[in-house]
Amino acid sequence: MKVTGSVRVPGDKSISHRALMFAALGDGPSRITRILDSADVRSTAGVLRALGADMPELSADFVVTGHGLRGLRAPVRDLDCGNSGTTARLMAGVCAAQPFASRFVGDESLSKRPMGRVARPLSAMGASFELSTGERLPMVVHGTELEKVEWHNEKSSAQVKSAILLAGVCAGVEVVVREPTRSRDHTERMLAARGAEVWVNDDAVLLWPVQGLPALDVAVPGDPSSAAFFVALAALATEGTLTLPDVCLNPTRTGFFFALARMGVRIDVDDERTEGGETVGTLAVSPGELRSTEIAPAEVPSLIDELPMLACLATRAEGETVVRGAEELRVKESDRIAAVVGNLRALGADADELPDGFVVRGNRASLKGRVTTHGDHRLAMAFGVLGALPGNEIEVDDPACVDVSFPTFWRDLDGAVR
Ligand SMILES: O=C(O)C1=C[C@@H](OP(=O)(O)O)[C@@H](O)[C@H](O)C1
Ligand SMILES: C=C(OP(=O)(O)O)C(=O)O
Repeated sequence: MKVTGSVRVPGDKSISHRALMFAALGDGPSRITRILDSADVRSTAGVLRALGADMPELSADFVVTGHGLRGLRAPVRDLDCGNSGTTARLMAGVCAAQPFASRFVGDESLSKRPMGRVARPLSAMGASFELSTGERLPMVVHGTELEKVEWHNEKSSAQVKSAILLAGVCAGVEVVVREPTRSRDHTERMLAARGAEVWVNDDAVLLWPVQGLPALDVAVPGDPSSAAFFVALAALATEGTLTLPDVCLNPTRTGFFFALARMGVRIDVDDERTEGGETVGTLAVSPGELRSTEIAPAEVPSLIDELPMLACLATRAEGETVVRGAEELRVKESDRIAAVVGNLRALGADADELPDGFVVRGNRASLKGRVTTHGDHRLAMAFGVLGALPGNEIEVDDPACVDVSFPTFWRDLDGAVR
């Protein structure tokens, strides 16, 4: 298989959600360019709209006029977060600081995901929560005047950290969040860019009280988690080079690229620069002889969403690839440990579940069969890449679920393979 050309991956999903939230909470007009127009980001736009924000339809270049930290209104309908954990958890932080109650709902997958992780710290700040059985959605957040908090997160989670930071911002109180390993830090960077005083070190973030957020234009960089699928495609090829321009290379997001370099893939970075507080660059990826690797627990936050792709790639690597410390995968859009390993085994690969990860033994056997995605976009794309390899015959049961994060995925995949 030969890869060729250039794939411009869509805007970063984490930054897109946050760009909408910060614009809606800002003072005046913020211009947003290259936002990811996908189902998850549309969920955040819809929730903000239901809270009275001035939120136009998403497009490649548009303006959101914010009405400040006190500008939201009591919602007249449920806040529908669709499939998006980031929407539900970050907006819970915003709503915890509002003088009204909000009811959060989501699709079948999101309704199985744990919300106690945000309810606990936000309750410690003074908000109260009604959660459904098993700390799930539907969830009612009773907002109030919040108090400052110092919260120790047992597991690293950018969604929990960001919920607490957003609650602190909206309430104008100090917050400290500690976590074992630093999770993605886009919220901290976007706050600092708006003049907030945020102090960070390896395992803690301190936000001093803010009085308001100035409006700020955002140009959303390419999503490294979407780029990962094409980096993997190039890694699996036998010849060619694939170029991926303007990818966000924030160090809290680049774990997959480091893991692939260890596995023998050549990844060159060109035109590296800082844009809007984020490192951005062009990746040029060429195939290599793949060898296995081990992912240590401390690496997991930097490649959490890329682990389904890594598991698929490991079927073609010499040796045993082992991932530990990734039990969080069990509470994503699907149980990604059970779903990835179950599908790999059904296709004929050699893989086993671990309680907190998986083992894949590469043997380069041809993989054939139908993949059950459980509606999980990352599974559809990971197996889509594996299915592009000559000799493999893989059918994905729900190809349309990629709309959550990467609507043009299948077209881009077709265009990159010769
Ligand atoms: O904050 C974010 O934008 C995200 C954080 C991660 O989740 P956790 O915070 O649950 O680890 C990640 O898996 C998700 O896709 C997006
Ligand atoms: C886990 C993901 O997103 P979220 O938690 O926002 O649903 C993801 O995109 O892989």
